[in-house]
This record gives sequence, structure tokens and C-alpha cells, in this order.
Amino acid sequence: MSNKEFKFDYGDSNRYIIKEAIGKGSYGVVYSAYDTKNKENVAIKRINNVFEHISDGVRILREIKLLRHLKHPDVVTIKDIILPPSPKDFRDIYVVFELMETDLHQVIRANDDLTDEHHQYLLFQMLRGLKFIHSAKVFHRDLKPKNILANSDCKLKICDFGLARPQFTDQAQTIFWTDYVATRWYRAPELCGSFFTKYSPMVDVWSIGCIFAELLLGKPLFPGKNVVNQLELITDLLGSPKPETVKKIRNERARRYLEQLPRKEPADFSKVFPMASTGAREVIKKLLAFDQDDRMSASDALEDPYFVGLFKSSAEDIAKPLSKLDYGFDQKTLREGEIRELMFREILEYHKDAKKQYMSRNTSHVYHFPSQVDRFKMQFMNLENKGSGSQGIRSASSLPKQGLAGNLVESALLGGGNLSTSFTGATFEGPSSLISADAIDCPLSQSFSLAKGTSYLGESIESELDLSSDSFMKMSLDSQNKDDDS
Ligand SMILES: Nc1ncnc2c1ncn2[C@@H]1O[C@H](COP(=O)(O)OP(=O)(O)OP(=O)(O)O)[C@@H](O)[C@H]1O
Repeated sequence: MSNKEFKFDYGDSNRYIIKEAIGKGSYGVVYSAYDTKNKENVAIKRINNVFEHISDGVRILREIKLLRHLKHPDVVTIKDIILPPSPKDFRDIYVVFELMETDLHQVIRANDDLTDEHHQYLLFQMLRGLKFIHSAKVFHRDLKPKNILANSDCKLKICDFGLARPQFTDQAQTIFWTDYVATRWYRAPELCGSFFTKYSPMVDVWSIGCIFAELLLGKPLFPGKNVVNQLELITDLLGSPKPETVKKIRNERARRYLEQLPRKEPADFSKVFPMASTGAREVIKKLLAFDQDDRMSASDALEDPYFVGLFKSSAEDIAKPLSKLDYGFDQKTLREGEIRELMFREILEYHKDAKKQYMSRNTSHVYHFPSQVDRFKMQFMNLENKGSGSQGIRSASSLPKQGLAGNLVESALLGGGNLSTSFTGATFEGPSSLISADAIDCPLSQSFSLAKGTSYLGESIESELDLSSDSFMKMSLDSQNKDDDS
């Protein structure tokens, strides 16, 4: 196979220039890079040994497939996936995303003087993104500040769909969430004690409520040490759940634990969130309803008076339905070769000419596509030798204090809201500078130095799937230091 036949892609092999490591997740390192073709900065996520564990391969395939469908201004965009040199034996993939400056975890730690306009606009974007994702019947299931990318001009984008699940039936089925390892602090109460439940959009709404509260407080709202402590913190704020709510809890021990808790009154939100406007406090209450049947959907939340002037429903908010056929792989046990083939076909979606050629030939033939991958490997090796590989440090970001105007206009265009009414009197000077040097109070290495199976901030994820067993009451005993009948 001569290179000549594939010259369409060969010209692209020098396209990206890798700059530095900017983030690290359990699945790969994220680098900033320059795209010489489109003349813009991008983020490239390098995922090594994608097929080493089939479950990781499936997760990554699901994530890139979902992101190709979920195109929305509030959801991070995949711009390209580098074509591997050969469909048959590639092991690493390189996913090119639009570049964002930082994530909300960093922003929260660097900004203690955000205004109600910031709060409102940040929550508005998260909910608008969530409404879109839920309209496709996709549940993110792992929303936390680190999974909300941010720019210093206050633009936010939801990322990391690795735990996300699409639903194809109208009837939500009860499923055991065997793979569920999302961060406990943002976990809805219905998941504290039992993972045998339906995939429900309300789980994400709860997480957004926690993220919003963290934005207001500057620290996590419910930093539970274990599931029992998580429920304790939740009930400290919201008071004891109603008996009807407790009755709905499927896990018997979790139910008994809540029934025997001494009666608690809800906390005074004006004392817990003194910095928040009344409107912000009212929205938190609706997002953080203990009972998921009382929780507001993302779509309803956007209609809340808190967003008057910002939000107007538009066709852009609604996603096209996903095709069940595209996600059939999720129902089967796949072998490495099958998942590699599916991954390669997904990558071809970003390389139309190569796709045409690949599909029109006998697929058993091994093609060697010209690729940027080998050149990439050299660039990554050089970076790592220079010490700016995965040890890279990204600073926390300050948000502009008076720079919301540009985004508010953008949101008005998207959502159609009339901003002049809701923001009269505010002085806007346009987006201010990007990452400010004096805001470096949270070295990236601390929050990014985690290996697979752990969550950020050093909080370990223990197996919490066995709460139908004695462990739940054991924790309850440890936590309350008093006797129980278990
Ligand atoms: N498009 C982007 N622009 C800038 N930074 C990014 C981008 N995508 C990811 N990052 C940074 O890299 C980090 C890790 O990315 P991501 O969460 O996608 O990886 P992951 O391996 O799926 O992580 P997790 O361990 O949460 O599953 C993010 O928290 C973020 O700080």
C-alpha cells in the first residue's frame, strides 16, 4: 500500500504540536497542543493501552461515541481523533478536544469573591448542558467540579462521560449499578446505601446542586467520609426526610438507619449560604430535594425565576435521539479484536476519506494509514524527558470580576434571554485576562496525581456496593458510636 493512495491524511501528520501536560485523569494525560491546520489551541488526551482491559476499552468507546452525538455549547467537543497507523494493532488513542483553560475545581479554590451574576451564569450553563444531555436520555452519573471545564471568561463545559449511560426505553429499568464508582460527595441520597435503582436524571441534578453549593461556599458541601457520614451531612442540612420518602428507599438497612436517626430540622439556608442571594438559595433547595420525586429537573430549573432574562427555551436545547444500534456493544461481552474494530470505525468518523476507503475494501486486509501517531510518540517522549510531561502544573484560575458581558450576550443568543433587563446597572468591561499569576494556590499536581481507582483529593473509593450487608450498619455504628440491632 503506497502512501500516495492515502495522501489526504498524510498531509495532516504534522498537524499538531504538543505543548505541555495540563491535566491527568484515571484514563490518560491531557496535553495542550497547537493545531497548525485550524490555527488554534487544542487539548489532546493520550490514552495508552486502550484494550489492556476490555472494560476500559468499552468505557472509552462509549465516551467518544456519546460525545460525537452530544454536540452543544455546554458540552466539550471532540474535534478529531488521530488516525492510527494500522487498524489491526493500535493500542493507544489520541483524542483532540477543544481546549479549555481550567476546571471548576480549580476555579472554586482560586475565587472567593464571585458575585451573584457569576453564580447565576455558571449554574445556568451547567443546567443548560444538563438539560441537553438528559434530552438525549443520557445520564452523566459523575458530575463533580473536576468534570466541568472552565474558561476565565466564565464559559463552562461538561466533560468526562466515562460513566455516562444512554437509556433507550421510555420505561426506566431497575439496574444494579455494578460499575458505579463516582465520587461520593456529589452522590444523590438514593445512591447512598443502594445501587440497585433506575438510571435517573435526578442523580445528575443532585450533583449539580452540590457543585453549585460548593461554588458558593468555596468548599465541598457534603464531604462525607463514608456513606453513613454522607447521609448524616445531608440530613444535617436538609433535615430528616419525610416518612413517605424514607419508605421509598429500597435498601432495608439504609431505610432503618434513616428511620432511627433522631429527628432533625432543616438548617437555616441564610446562615449556611450567607453569601448567596435569596434566588440562589431557593434554587439550591429545589436541586437538593432529598426525595428525587421532589427534585427539579434541569429543564424546570432553567425556568426558575433565578434565571429570568437569561433563559429562553430553544430548539438547540434538545438533542437528537441516540440510535440503540450504535450502543449495541454495551450489551455484549466483547473480545479485544471486536472492540478495537469498533474503536477504529469510530475514529474513522473523523476521517471521512479514510472511512470511504476502509469501508469500500475487503476489511480483512490490513491497511497502513499514514498517521501522526509515530511523530506524537517522539513529541511526548521529548516532553517527558524535559520534565513537562504528566507532571505539568496548571494553576487555579481567577474569573473576571466584571467580565461577564460577552458571555451573557452569547447566552442570550443561545437561549434568547433579554439580558438588558436582568443586568441593568452592572458595569461590564469585557473579558479580563486569563489565568492570573497571583491565583496559584492549588498546584495541579496535588489534585491530578491519582491513579486508577481513586478519586480526587485523596479520597479513596472503597467498594460501597455491599450495603445490603452488615457493612452498612457497621459503618452506622462506627459513625454514631451507639448500639443497633444488627
Ligand atoms: N478539553 C480540555 N481542555 C482543558 N483541560 C482538559 C480538557 N479535558 C480534560 N482536561 C483536564 O484533564 C483532566 C482529566 O480529564 P478527564 O476528566 O477527561 O480524564 P479522565 O481520565 O476521564 O478522568 P477521570 O479520572 O475523572 O475519569 C480534567 O479534569 C481537566 O482538568
